[in-house]
Amino acid sequence: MLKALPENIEVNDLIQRLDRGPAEHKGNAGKALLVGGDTGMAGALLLAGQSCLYLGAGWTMLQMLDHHSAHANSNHPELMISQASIKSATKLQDLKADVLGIGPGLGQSELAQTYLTSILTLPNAPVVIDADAINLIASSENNLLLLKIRNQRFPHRTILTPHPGEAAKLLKTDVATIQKNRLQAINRLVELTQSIVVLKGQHTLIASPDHSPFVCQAGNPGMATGGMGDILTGCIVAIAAQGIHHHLDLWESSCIAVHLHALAADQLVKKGVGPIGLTPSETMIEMRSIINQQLKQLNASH
Ligand SMILES: NC(=O)C1=CN([C@@H]2O[C@H](COP(=O)(O)OP(=O)(O)OC[C@H]3O[C@@H](n4cnc5c(N)ncnc54)[C@H](O)[C@@H]3O)[C@@H](O)[C@H]2O)[C@@H](O)CC1
Ligand SMILES: Nc1ncnc2c1ncn2[C@@H]1O[C@H](COP(=O)(O)OP(=O)(O)O)[C@@H](O)[C@H]1O
Repeated sequence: MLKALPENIEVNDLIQRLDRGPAEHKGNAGKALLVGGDTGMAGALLLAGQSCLYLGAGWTMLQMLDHHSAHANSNHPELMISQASIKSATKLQDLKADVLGIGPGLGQSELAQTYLTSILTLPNAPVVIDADAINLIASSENNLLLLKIRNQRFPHRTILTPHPGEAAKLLKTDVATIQKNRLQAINRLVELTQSIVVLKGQHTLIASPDHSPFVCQAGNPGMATGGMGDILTGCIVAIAAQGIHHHLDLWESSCIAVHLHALAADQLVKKGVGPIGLTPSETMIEMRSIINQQLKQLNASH
């Protein structure tokens, strides 16, 4: 039977682990690296980066493929943005990122492929794979093999977040088939990739080789706008980065992020911000409010 995403109380138990001790420093909140943002899609990487920042990562570094946009962002000078290059792609290990995310606006260029290969072969660190990085895996048996090898060597440390279009490409089928039986689709995606998988869309599903599928009942059609998935990627990366020192694994971090993302959109709709015109930028700020309110309430009740 399909389980609901851990009820509020269980997600709250997980969120509580993010509570900060008085002497914590940015090292405890983790170093995040996000890669993407090719020409015309720099915004996707910026949204993922901002979400990562608002959800609490200690450092958020972006490697941007579009060289016109690869510079400090005056609205968010906290983001450490550098230009993506073959040289940087092959030296990613030097950055010592705690968690990596690849895909938002990545495109499918040779440089994009070099980054994907580099990230898939990086030891240890949790990795979130989204958007065009999923498309690159769907179109190459070799990438799929690298993903499986990574999962054999470092189990539970890779997550894929396909929307139904990307899921259809991975499973070599069409969107209608995915949507007709989403449960079967996520089970096949887990089997194919041996990864944690978040199958997005109405009633997002999350499953892994060790967890049967959970369904997220929250969320609404106000979320059907470009960039909404990019902020989920940034949120998973941020929570997983904090999770390194706060005892949350990638599965737990993903459950928190999926829940917060959908709940934030629902709360905004209740306030009249959406469904029409709800933006990812507003949603990430609401996600930040929810996480801080929940921590405050949990602390008050102890
Ligand atoms: N601000 C930006 O720069 C943005 C850039 N983006 C980037 O644009 C690239 C292309 O990604 P897109 O996802 O926009 O386009 P795609 O062409 O990859 O996927 C869109 C298609 O997937 C299917 N689909 C998606 N969600 C569905 C759902 N819930 N139910 C049923 N079918 C669904 C539909 O067939 C839809 O037409 C990616 O690299 C992405 O990161 C997007 O993230 C949007 C924002
Ligand atoms: N009708 C809906 N009900 C619930 N959630 C939705 C709905 N439409 C979209 N979403 C959510 O919004 C997000 C959209 O992600 P995605 O399609 O990857 O966007 P993008 O690539 O533009 O950033 C996903 O988390 C998805 O679950």
